[in-house]
Amino acid sequence: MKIALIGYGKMGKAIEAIATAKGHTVIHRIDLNNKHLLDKEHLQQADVAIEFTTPETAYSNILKCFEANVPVVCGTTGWLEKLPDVKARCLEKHQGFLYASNFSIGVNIFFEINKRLAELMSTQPQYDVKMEEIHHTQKKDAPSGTAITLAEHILDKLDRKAGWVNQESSQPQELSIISKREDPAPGTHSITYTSAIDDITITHTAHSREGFAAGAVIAAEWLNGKKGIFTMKDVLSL
Ligand SMILES: NC(=O)c1ccc[n+]([C@@H]2O[C@H](COP(=O)([O-])OP(=O)(O)OC[C@H]3O[C@@H](n4cnc5c(N)ncnc54)[C@H](O)[C@@H]3O)[C@@H](O)[C@H]2O)c1
Ligand SMILES: O=C(O)C1=N[C@H](C(=O)O)CCC1
Repeated sequence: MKIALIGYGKMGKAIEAIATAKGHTVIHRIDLNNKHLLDKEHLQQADVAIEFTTPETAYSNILKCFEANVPVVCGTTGWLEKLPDVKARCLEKHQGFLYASNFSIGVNIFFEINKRLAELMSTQPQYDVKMEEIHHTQKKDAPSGTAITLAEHILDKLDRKAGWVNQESSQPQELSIISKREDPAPGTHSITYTSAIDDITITHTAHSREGFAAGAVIAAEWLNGKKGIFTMKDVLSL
């Protein structure tokens, strides 16, 4: 498979190592120093584009892939207010698009555990819930995209929570997400339910970026040749 990497930072490099080891060819490594490669002529040479850049640039990069008729896997976080627009354009232009706030297989299993726990807690109002996420200090967005996904899953199930806030909160209807930034943390997410009697905490801890990168390559292999809008639930049949 021929891959165009859009964004050649920490994730772009980790993805290249895994894709190459699996026998794929990275034909473009597009970053700030060679942005002229982000055009139809170059992108259309790839079977799939994998986009890991910044909250400010993901949206226009994805649209460029649609123009070039190349399916795109996107892992950039912090731009999701534009996701409905991207989905509409994807369908309108008959393109392939797969977004995940977290490509790690372990985190995608953790998402399902979080949903089930929230479902069980929906009838146990004596438990309050809060979340903590820890990432490296270079991370631009807070809370993490993964924390937002986890929070949305909890809000879907728990009627007693009306929304999330990115701070400690004493308002019972607010789901508090605490963001910590310390090196070298690749990504830790914990959800804690607390009652007067006990606590239940579930935690996912990434030991490196390998899980994110491996998941992104699996997603690209899966998306190759497909049209439509997909998530890791489709890839992993969860
Ligand atoms: N979904 C996941 O599983 C997952 C995992 C890790 C990181 N992320 C997200 O991926 C994104 C990138 O993370 P990272 O750790 O690689 O960051 P990084 O800062 O190491 O790399 C980003 C790269 O994008 C480049 N870039 C900026 N604007 C660009 C543009 N217009 N075109 C091409 N390249 C451009 C930068 O020069 C930089 O090299 C972040 O949003 C992060 O939150 C997602
Ligand atoms: O390193 C990052 O940045 C990460 N971003 C994603 C997020 O915001 O959830 C996934 C974890 C690592």
